[in-house]
Amino acid sequence: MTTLIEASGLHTYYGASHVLHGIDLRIEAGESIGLLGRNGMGKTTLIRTVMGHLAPAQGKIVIRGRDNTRAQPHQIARQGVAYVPEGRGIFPNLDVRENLLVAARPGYKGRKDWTYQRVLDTFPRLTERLGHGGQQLSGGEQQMLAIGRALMTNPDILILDEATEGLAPLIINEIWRIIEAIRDTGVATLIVDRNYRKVLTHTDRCVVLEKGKVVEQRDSPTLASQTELLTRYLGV
Ligand SMILES: Nc1ncnc2c1ncn2[C@@H]1O[C@H](COP(=O)(O)OP(=O)(O)OP(=O)(O)O)[C@@H](O)[C@H]1O
Repeated sequence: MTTLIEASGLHTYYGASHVLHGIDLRIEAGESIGLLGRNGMGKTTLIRTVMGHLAPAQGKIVIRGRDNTRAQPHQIARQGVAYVPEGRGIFPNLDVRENLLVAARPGYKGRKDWTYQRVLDTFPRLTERLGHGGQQLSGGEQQMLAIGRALMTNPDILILDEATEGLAPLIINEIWRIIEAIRDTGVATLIVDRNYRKVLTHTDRCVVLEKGKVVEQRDSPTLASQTELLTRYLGV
């Protein structure tokens, strides 16, 4: 396997508040990873550190063998790491088609797997809304558009933070179907979601954070059967 991202010994602060306490995270090409942990344990902070939105005080971030510890978010993105943050980030004044086309670019080493048509085929609901402005879409459609925009950058990994937050059950199922379809194409995924059962179902491996440290790391099917661990770390 080829290692896509290797973060080691990450320490991240917000001012004086020490949030990540020496985190190691390794993601192989094509692998699907879930990041679990109760609220405030550092999941979003870890993602934002890997993406270059927060600078770690200590530690290293290596992408495909190259040091990216001090890289800016756009430099990380150009290496095939696509991030769909909590709260989306689409252009409200552009329609669906424009939102997708404006995001289009080849991936790492010119990879062009995701055409406009292929993205639309993955999101039938967006196809029905092509001429609608971003602000006219429902929350679920906006989320789909945000994921579609990320795919238009031909990523090697898609990072999804709370992609189903606040959505209706039918739409949530549709988002999980899409995540699974993307996983099947060989794009790696890193997923944070409140529904830990869904995360365990749709990933190969899960990493559990507690107070900014990795406290467990197991194959998802194994972890799914460890109710005592899930109770201890997720309070379920
Ligand atoms: N911008 C910020 N400034 C200061 N502290 C922050 C900031 N963002 C997060 N924190 C704190 O950092 C800690 C980790 O937060 P983080 O958002 O990474 O957790 P999380 O595991 O993603 O949980 P959640 O699901 O609640 O977002 C929490 O104690 C939080 O209060």
